[in-house]
Amino acid sequence: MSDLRLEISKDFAFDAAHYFQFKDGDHPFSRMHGHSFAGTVTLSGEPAAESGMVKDFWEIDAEIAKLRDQLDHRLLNEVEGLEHPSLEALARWVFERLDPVLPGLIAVEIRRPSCGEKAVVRRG
Ligand SMILES: Nc1nc2c(c(=O)[nH]1)N=C([C@H](O)[C@H](O)COP(=O)(O)OP(=O)(O)OP(=O)(O)O)CN2
Ligand SMILES: [Zn+2]
Repeated sequence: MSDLRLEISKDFAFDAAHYFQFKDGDHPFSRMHGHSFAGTVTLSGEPAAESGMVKDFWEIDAEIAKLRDQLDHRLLNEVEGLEHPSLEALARWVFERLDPVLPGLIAVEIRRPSCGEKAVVRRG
């Protein structure tokens, strides 16, 4: 049993606008536009004896909700730390903010389901 690792994941979603300044002139990416984003937060650990849970999903959801509030229906370029709001930057931004408050955090994935694109930040 000792070589088995237990992981739990919680999904979330938000809608937001962004633009990229690195593209020239009238490039579609340089114009403000919106996406529906999805994310997954993954923790690893041993279930506590008294609850059988690695971490109560409600507690994970409460931490995600605080960040979601800073992203949902926002212009991401205006969010501190997201001046270049790629999927890569979003995944790192979420990981860095959840890491201090969610012990056992091992990965944050941010996806754009409409086009099958994603970025993952993983510990290690
Ligand atoms: N490595 C990355 N490449 C690109 C990113 C990124 O975050 N990381 N982002 C973009 C832009 O956001 C671009 O707007 C994505 O466009 P596209 O893939 O064409 O997706 P849609 O506009 O079709 O998405 P919908 O949400 O379906 O409208 C480009 N590259
Ligand atoms: Zn975009």
